[in-house]
Amino acid sequence: MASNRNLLMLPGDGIGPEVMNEVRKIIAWMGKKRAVGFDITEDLVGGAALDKHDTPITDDTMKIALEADAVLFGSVGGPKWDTADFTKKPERGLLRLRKEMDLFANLRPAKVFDALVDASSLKPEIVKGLDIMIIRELTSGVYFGEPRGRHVNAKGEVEAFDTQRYTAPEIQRVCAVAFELARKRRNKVTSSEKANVMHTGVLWREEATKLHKEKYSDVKLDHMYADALAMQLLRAPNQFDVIVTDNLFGDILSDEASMLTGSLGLLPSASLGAPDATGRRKALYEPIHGSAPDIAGKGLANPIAQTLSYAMMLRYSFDLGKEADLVETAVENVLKAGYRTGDLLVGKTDGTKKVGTQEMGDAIVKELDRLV
Ligand SMILES: NC(=O)c1ccc[n+]([C@@H]2O[C@H](COP(=O)([O-])OP(=O)(O)OC[C@H]3O[C@@H](n4cnc5c(N)ncnc54)[C@H](O)[C@@H]3O)[C@@H](O)[C@H]2O)c1
Ligand SMILES: CC(C)[C@H](C(=O)O)[C@@H](O)C(=O)O
Ligand SMILES: [Mg+2]
Repeated sequence: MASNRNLLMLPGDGIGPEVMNEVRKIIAWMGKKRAVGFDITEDLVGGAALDKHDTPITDDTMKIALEADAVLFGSVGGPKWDTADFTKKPERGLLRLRKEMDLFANLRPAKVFDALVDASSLKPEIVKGLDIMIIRELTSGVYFGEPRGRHVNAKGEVEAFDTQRYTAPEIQRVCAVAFELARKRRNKVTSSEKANVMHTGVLWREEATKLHKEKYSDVKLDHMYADALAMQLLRAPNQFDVIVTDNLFGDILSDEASMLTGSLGLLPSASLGAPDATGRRKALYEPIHGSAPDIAGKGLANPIAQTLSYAMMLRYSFDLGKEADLVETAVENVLKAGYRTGDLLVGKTDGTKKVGTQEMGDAIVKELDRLV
């Protein structure tokens, strides 16, 4: 269907193409039943691009990504490319997209569906009703700081080094996203770093505090060291609303948060740039999980994280909140009805129905049909 919504779809490697196929079914449904169409370009990224083009992302693909209204990304990487030259690793394709699209704000919501309280690694009374938003800085910090590399040092030892680096504006712009979002939620931001041991942590705390005082004093702001936050996430996760943190801590804390919800296979994300003069932001949507080589090709992957990433795209890039709600409700209802991919078959499983990737995708589409 012709539309003015340009979407670049990058399924990637491992389970990426498998879970993306389930989203295609929902896209087709949206076109037919809600007249929501996209002009879709599909391309290679990660190991798939490396195999064909000897690079994890080509300049041509980058150009399409920079011009697209949104990028829907699957996952990259896998053992086949573990020994690839560092600059050509599949993951570099994703990092280049984030950096060149300037997607500095990575929104990683973690919600516990009522139907899944027993699938969590924690006791139901600790996770019930959980709804937190981790905002991860995505284009700076130790992922991109210079110098980095390896050499033989003066003692003749092999030495590797990365640099954690942040500028004040980089910290302020991601904290501003956190404060803005908190105002639409429960009005609380927890900023996390290690100001007790890192210069970047000290600057992070200063800038978050300064911005809060200047523009967001109506929002409650706390500071918590990242190690303590990792502990508090397991002890009493419901104390949090919005968490804002750096690139590396955000990566780790969001994987940890996924287990509060039951599975890494459930968590979506939105990576957003700054709005331009017309209010349009560059954006990429992807699950927080990877290519899951241990289950790839077996039809076992949970397509929910990819599906909810698509829902975030509808909401944040296309202002289609009603359609996003529909997709989220359909997911919630199939879980309520007992559908479970293997990753969710923990805790109490009576009354549940074990399904594969495609059956889960079909169940979501069927539920969408029932809802409208
Ligand atoms: N955004 C990305 O593309 C991304 C994110 C994380 C890891 N990776 C890459 O993926 C590869 C594998 O990394 P890893 O094993 O550390 O992390 P992973 O997220 O791929 O898998 C971790 C565990 O979670 C399970 N899992 C993940 N997604 C699932 C889903 N949708 N349904 C059911 N189970 C799921 C896997 O089976 C595995 O046991 C590496 O090359 C890594 O760099 C890519
Ligand atoms: C694949 C890798 C580059 C990526 C990261 O470390 O950011 C992943 O773990 C993620 O969480 O998106
Ligand atoms: Mg990660």
